[in-house]
Amino acid sequence: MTNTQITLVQLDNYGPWTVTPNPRREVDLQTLQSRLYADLSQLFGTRDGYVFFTRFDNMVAVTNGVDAEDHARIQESIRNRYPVTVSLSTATAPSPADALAHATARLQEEGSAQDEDRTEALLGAPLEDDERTDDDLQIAHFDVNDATGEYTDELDAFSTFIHIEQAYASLMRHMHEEHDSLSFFVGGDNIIAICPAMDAAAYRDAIDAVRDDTGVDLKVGVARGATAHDAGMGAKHALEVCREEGTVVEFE
Ligand SMILES: Nc1nc2c(ncn2[C@@H]2O[C@H](COP(=O)(O)OP(=O)(O)OP(=O)(O)O)[C@@H](O)[C@H]2O)c(=O)[nH]1
Repeated sequence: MTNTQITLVQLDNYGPWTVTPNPRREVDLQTLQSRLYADLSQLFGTRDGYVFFTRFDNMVAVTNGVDAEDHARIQESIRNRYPVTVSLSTATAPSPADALAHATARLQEEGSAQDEDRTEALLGAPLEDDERTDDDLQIAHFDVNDATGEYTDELDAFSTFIHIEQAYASLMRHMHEEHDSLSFFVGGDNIIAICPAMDAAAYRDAIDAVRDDTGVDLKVGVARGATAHDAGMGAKHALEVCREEGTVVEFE
């Protein structure tokens, strides 16, 4: 079994802020959003967590090993450096999809994303050390087979982007609907999925489903770990084995 700790990061009352007193320049919003993501990635990352940018106004972090005090410090650090604040809601479950659903529901109960009075909510109880194990997380690192030869060096850049995004859309939906997993595009042709305990046959099914749906061929490395960094690094090593052996699914 896995025990995934997810933290939903939500910008407080950001929609109104983007148009107050007048619509703000789009380049400034894009710069703010990408810098905020970079800082959160580093803040959670130094504690071995991962953050995924998803919609930028809402981000999803995998935070096994990041405790309550860490969350409070991260929230404070953002408040001190940005014109916006963040709410953080944490939940834990064997299923990553359930953990995020619980974290979301708790934040929604506290107030709307556009409620002026809901600022810097800090919700949920991160795992205590004695509740954690070395294989609480299962992470899968998917990659498009020979994306460079098939797409990047062959098609115009926008057509390549469409192929990769279609594969991502197909995989994220399949992994969520069939396996309670949360999959995130992380750049290039790479997708990282936070999974419950899934076996090799389930990953083969996912790869077949994406090929049937979009014609894009994937491979995947999978590993377990106590933190996102541990499991994620193991998954990268397993993916290297796929490359060396020409296989499509490898477990560390
Ligand atoms: N975020 C992230 N991106 C990566 C990683 N490895 C590769 N990429 C991205 O993926 C792009 C393609 O690189 P590869 O996946 O190595 O190349 P490929 O042509 O698909 O070749 P094979 O994966 O060996 O089939 C790179 O330009 C990067 O943008 C990784 O570990 N993390």
